[in-house]
Amino acid sequence: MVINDIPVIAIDGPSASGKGTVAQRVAGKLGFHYLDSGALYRLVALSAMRSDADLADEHVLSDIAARLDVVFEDAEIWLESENVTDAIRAEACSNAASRIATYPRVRVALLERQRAFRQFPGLVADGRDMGSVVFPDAALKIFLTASAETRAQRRYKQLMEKGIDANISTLLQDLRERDARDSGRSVAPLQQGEGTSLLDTTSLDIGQAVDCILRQYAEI
Ligand SMILES: Nc1ncnc2c1ncn2[C@@H]1O[C@H](COP(=O)(O)OP(=O)(O)OP(=O)(O)O)[C@@H](O)[C@H]1O
Ligand SMILES: Nc1ccn([C@H]2C[C@H](O)[C@@H](COP(=O)(O)O)O2)c(=O)n1
Repeated sequence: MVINDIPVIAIDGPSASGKGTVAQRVAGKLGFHYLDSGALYRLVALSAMRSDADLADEHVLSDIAARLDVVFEDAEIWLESENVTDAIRAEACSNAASRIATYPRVRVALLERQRAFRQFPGLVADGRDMGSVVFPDAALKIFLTASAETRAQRRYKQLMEKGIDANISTLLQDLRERDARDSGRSVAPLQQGEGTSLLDTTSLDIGQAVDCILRQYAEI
């Protein structure tokens, strides 16, 4: 089979919109592979912070991105043989990842690594530019979103369940800042591109969102 014949479902959307949760479930239902592209930007951020790299130095950061020694194994992520599944979700890492993601050289350095996830029988990929840049020929492109208030509530609940203290208004402010940075950057900004279906989950539960995507995929 030629690589471009392997189907891709691209799910893009803002922070805490539920992309990861929904994409993983859709992949599970279809028996497809799953790519969490945001994790790659987070890994570059973690690696850079750990080596005290200058987060404003695009060349150093793209070098880190190109050399990332990472293994994705089921739901676990390993960086240089260390399990960093939780470490990359820390708020400092989220913010650094969003800043680092504005650099074109970093994005180019991660491009082929993301495309390598396209394997038989198919791939569900989530991020900000899955449908626009990484897999422009995706079979189905979804823009998954929810109101900022709903996303902040969901993130709050998610953190509380993990025993991490949080504050709703701070979370809401952080989400808005990240939204503005991810949507306002000049390279591969988060946007609902042409041929992309909008899925607003503000009043949908996870199961309803998953079913909606599976239905759309079945109708192609
Ligand atoms: N439709 C929904 N209804 C209720 N809760 C949801 C829904 N979708 C996702 N959630 C919950 O919202 C939280 C955030 O979801 P998730 O981590 O998948 O978002 P994300 O878009 O991948 O975030 P990020 O971009 O920050 O990685 C999770 O706790 C998830 O279970
Ligand atoms: N395809 C992608 C995926 C992620 N990013 C950036 C923007 C986010 O703020 C950051 C972390 O992503 P998340 O784990 O929240 O999905 O990485 C991007 O620019 N492009």
